[in-house]
Amino acid sequence: MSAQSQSPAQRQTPPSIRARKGGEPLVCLTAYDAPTAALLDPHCDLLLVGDSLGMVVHGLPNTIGVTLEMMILHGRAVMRGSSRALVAIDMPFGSYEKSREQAFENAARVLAETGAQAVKLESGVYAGDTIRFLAERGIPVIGHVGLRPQAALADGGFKAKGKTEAERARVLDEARAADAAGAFAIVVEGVAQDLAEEITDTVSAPTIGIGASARCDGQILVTNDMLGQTGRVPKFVRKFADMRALTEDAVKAYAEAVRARTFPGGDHVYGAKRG
Ligand SMILES: Nc1nc(=O)c2c([nH]1)NC[C@@H]1CN(c3ccc(C(=O)N[C@@H](CCC(=O)O)C(=O)O)cc3)CN21
Ligand SMILES: CC(C)C(=O)C(=O)O
Ligand SMILES: [Mg+2]
Repeated sequence: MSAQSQSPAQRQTPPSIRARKGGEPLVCLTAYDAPTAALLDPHCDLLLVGDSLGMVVHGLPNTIGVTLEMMILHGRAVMRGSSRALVAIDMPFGSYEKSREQAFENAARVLAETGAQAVKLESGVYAGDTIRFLAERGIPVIGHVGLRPQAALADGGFKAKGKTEAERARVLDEARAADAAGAFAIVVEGVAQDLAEEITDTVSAPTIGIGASARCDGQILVTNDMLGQTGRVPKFVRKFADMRALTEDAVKAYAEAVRARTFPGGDHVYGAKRG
């Protein structure tokens, strides 16, 4: 192949992600904007445009008020900023639960309007039907079981799952349903290690854990949490940086410099044309 006809490195695909079951851990993070996506893209297998953007970017108290339009706008930005990772987009609350036809129409719109490779939906056992309907019609789907943030109203908050035997069995059923329906990966959130292990060993799709121990086929975190940009974070977050402190220090230094008239200095001013 000549240099001119070489296309840029291909993105990860649903099959390339699925093939990682039991192999090298899948590295996944959330992204909501183009410049951040560009920084994450070289290091990640999958970028998720999570509906957590409602809380992290838009200041909502939970993910219930997130709309399809918000997901599409941020999804387009993340696609522009990335070139290697698979980009998956969360289906927001209310956009897929009513019927499999509703789910198909909205998921098809998300993929067509963003160019992303896949959608993710929070999948109770009932959603097996929906996932199969989409997967059979060419829409790659990621399931999401265990702690399902869109169920926070019903659950009375963000509660870890699988603490009772009945709940353990239900989460395992959710994972089995998504797997049997053809999900090419399954996010497992907020469950103890032994349950994560059982799910990972039971399903054929790779599991992507968040607050679900290292016994998953990959990991994901909300990027702003692991960068230390958010305030209170869930117990399962490790802060790999302290961006709040860095930002506070920078803003304080800027405010002081403006008040002291040391910024802008000579280097930051345009020269006037004279005579
Ligand atoms: N910034 C951010 N990070 C996230 O991980 C995240 C969001 N937003 N928004 C959507 C959901 C909500 N998530 C959350 C939010 C809070 C907890 C939390 O505080 N959990 C308690 C345990 C609660 C219990 O089991 O009773 C904890 O201490 O971790 C967990 C998941 C995960 N997702
Ligand atoms: C944390 C991940 C799994 C998510 O669903 C989100 O960011 O919305
Ligand atoms: Mg989500």
